[in-house]
Amino acid sequence: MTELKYLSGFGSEFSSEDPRKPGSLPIGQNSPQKCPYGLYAEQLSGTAFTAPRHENKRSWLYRIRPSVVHKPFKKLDIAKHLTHNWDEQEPDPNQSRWLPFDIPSDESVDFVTGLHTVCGAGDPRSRHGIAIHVYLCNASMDKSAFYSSDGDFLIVPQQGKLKITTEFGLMEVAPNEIAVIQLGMRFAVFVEGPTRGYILEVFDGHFKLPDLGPIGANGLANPRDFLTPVAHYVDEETPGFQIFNKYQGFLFVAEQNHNPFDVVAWHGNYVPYKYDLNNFMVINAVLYDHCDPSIFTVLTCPSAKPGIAIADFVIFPPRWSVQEHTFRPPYYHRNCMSEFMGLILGSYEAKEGGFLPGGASLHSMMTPHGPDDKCFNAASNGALVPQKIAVGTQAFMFESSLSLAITKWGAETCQKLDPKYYECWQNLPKHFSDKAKV
Ligand SMILES: O=C(O)Cc1cc(O)ccc1O
Ligand SMILES: [Fe+2]
Repeated sequence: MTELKYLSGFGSEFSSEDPRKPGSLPIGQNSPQKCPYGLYAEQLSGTAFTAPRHENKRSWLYRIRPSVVHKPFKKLDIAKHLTHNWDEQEPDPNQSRWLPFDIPSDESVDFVTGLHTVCGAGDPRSRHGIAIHVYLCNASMDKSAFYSSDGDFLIVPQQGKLKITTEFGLMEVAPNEIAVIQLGMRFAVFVEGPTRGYILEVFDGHFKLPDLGPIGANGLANPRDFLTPVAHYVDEETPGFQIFNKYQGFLFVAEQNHNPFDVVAWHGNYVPYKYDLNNFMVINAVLYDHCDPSIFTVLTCPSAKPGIAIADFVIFPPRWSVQEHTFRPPYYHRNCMSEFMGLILGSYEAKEGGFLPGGASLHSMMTPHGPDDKCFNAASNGALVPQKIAVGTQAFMFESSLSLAITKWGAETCQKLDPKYYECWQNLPKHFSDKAKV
C-alpha cells in the first residue's frame, strides 16, 4: 500500500478533494444549486451554529449520497460491556490496578464489539461527563461504520496498528500515536491481528491544545504535528451496510445499501486527526524539584471553569532528568482530580513492576498514591547525575475533574483487578529520626 497523505495543522480550515475527481469541491459557496459531479452537500456541525467564531467547528462534506439515506436505527446488544451505567457497583475509593486486559483469541471480535467500558461519570444527555473504554479485538470491521453521538473519542493504541477509514479519508495509527475522532464522525477500524488500546470519550466538548503561558509560542504538542486525512471516496452499492451508532450509552444499528465512505471532497475545521507522541516537545524542571505532570499535557477538554479540565490527556515521555537535591520521581499525592493511567510501552518510573503495558490504574479523587517502596528507596539514595529516564516507555494519564465510577466489567467481569495493589506501599518504612539531616 502506498504511504498515506495527510494535511498538517490543528484546528485549521482545511480543504481536500479526491484527486480522482478534480474540481469536486465547490468554489465560493457551500451549497451550489447543483454540486460538481452531482454530489450532495452535507454539513457536519461540531458546535452550535452560534458558538463564538474562535470555537465554531463545522465541515462541509460533498458526497455521493447524503447520510440520511438509511433504514431506521434499531437497538443492538452486541457490545455487551459498553455502558454508561455508573451505578452497577458500589463506589470504591481504593487504589485500583488492572493487569493487562485480555485480547480475545477464541472468537472473532471487531473494534465495535470489542468496546469495554472501564469507568466514567456523567451523562451525554446533559453533555457532561466522560467514559473510559478499552478496545480488545482481533478482527476488522466488515461492511460497517461506527459513530458516537455521545462524545469525542481519543484513541490510544497500545498493541496493533489501526487502519481507520473515516468520512474524511484514511488514517493509520500505530502504538505511540493517538487519533481523535470527534462527535458524529463515521469511521471503520481495520486491524492486523490481536489489537488493544484505550479510549477517552468526552461528552462536554472537543479537545484543544493547552495554553502555553510563559512557555511561549512553541512547545508541548506543536500544531503542525497533528495530521488530518485527505479526501478518499468509495463508490460502492453495498446492500446491508451497517451504521453503528453509540447513542446515550447504547449501541444502535441502521442498515443502508451504500458505502458511507463516499465523500469525494470536503472543507472545514471539524475533522479527525492523529498525532505521533514521539513529536512531543518536553518541557521540565532543569534545576530542582518535580514539576506537576500538567507540563506533559498533549490535549485538554476544558470545562466551563477556568483551568479545570473535564479531562486532560497527559503523557510521560522519554526525557532527561537533571534536578539537583531533588526526589525526582512523582511525589506522594492526593488529588482533587481522578487519575486513570495506562501504559503503551515499557514500564512506569513510579512502579517498575505490576503496572504493565495494556493494563491500567485508577487513583480516584483524594485517594493517596505515589511511588512504591522500591522506587522511593532507589530515588532517595541514587546519585543525582543527569539521567535519561523512561527510555523505550510511554505511560499516559487521563486526568479528570470528575469523580469516576468503575463498571461491573472493570471491577469484576474482566478479572484483571489486582487485589494486592495496596501492598506496594505497605513496606514504606518509618525513616523518622532525631537527626535533622538523614
Ligand atoms: O500519580 C501519578 O503517577 C501521576 C503523577 C505523575 C507526576 O509526575 C506527578 C503527579 C502525579 O499524579
Ligand atoms: Fe497523582
